[in-house]
Amino acid sequence: MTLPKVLTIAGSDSGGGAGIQADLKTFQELDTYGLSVITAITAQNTVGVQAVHPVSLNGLNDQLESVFTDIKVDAVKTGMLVSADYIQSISTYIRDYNVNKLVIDPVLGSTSGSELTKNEAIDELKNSLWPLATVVTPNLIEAARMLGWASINTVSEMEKAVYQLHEWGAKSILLKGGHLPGGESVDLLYDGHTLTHFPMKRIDQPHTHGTGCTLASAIAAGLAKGNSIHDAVSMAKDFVTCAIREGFSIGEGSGPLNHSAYRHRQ
Ligand SMILES: Nc1ncnc2c1ncn2[C@@H]1O[C@H](COP(=O)(O)OP(=O)(O)OP(=O)(O)O)[C@@H](O)[C@H]1O
Ligand SMILES: Cc1ncc(CO)c(N)n1
Repeated sequence: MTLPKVLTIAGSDSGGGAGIQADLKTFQELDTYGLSVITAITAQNTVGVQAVHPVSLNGLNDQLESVFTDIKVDAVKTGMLVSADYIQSISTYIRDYNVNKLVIDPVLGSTSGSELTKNEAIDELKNSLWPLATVVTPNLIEAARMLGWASINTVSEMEKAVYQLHEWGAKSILLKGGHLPGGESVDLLYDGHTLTHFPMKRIDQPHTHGTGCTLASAIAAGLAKGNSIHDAVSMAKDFVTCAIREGFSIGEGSGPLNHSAYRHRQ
């Protein structure tokens, strides 16, 4: 027996809802084999991020070397990338080992406002990793920050943003509308030819910690299984929607999703 192999390069969330923990749960639920390279350890819970401890650059490189020299991964997903030198290293491995299914979730900060990838790293991300991506999945805040815009608040502003972000060389962009005001959360996928809207009635749910990580990981699992980007995104949207519907409370703040909800759906 064999399973498609999916690698996440991301930060650890001690609360278990986002980062590496969300990614590995998602890979498992989608019948793929999950591997992990950890960029940083975050001391985090449902209330916020209390501390960030990046692993050393040597520690990062050792993990990358161990995985890539032995295991042929089918797809890679990246999350929290810490700083420009970490991004440089990761880009080198992605290029040298011909990874051709790459999902970049350009995590810049947590919902509670902690910096998870340094602002100065945006240029490195844009120049070295972005052009290698099958898809980049910014939320509205990340997209606005990377474009140098004050904010993105409407679907027509989202359309303008997705076209501009596509010019930076990724095969496709999925701009997520989870933070859009109003009753709908629309995601836009642009692959250079077709713009696809994925509209979704907003689920009234306070427990949404880790939605972005979960969506990007589900896309990576779908790609690893040989699906097209459109089919992978469509499946990933169903996966995250089921998981959000069954989000639950584990502490004082915003709780995690239920990653097994998609498997148990009717
Ligand atoms: N309340 C909701 N109802 C339905 N779908 C949602 C809701 N919130 C987020 N989503 C969906 O979840 C996915 C993640 O979107 P979002 O914009 O929240 O990402 P993010 O901000 O990167 O996530 P995170 O909160 O993990 O940082 C998108 O597909 C979005 O449409
Ligand atoms: C480790 C980590 N990665 C990503 C996010 C964004 O949800 C988070 N809160 N924590």
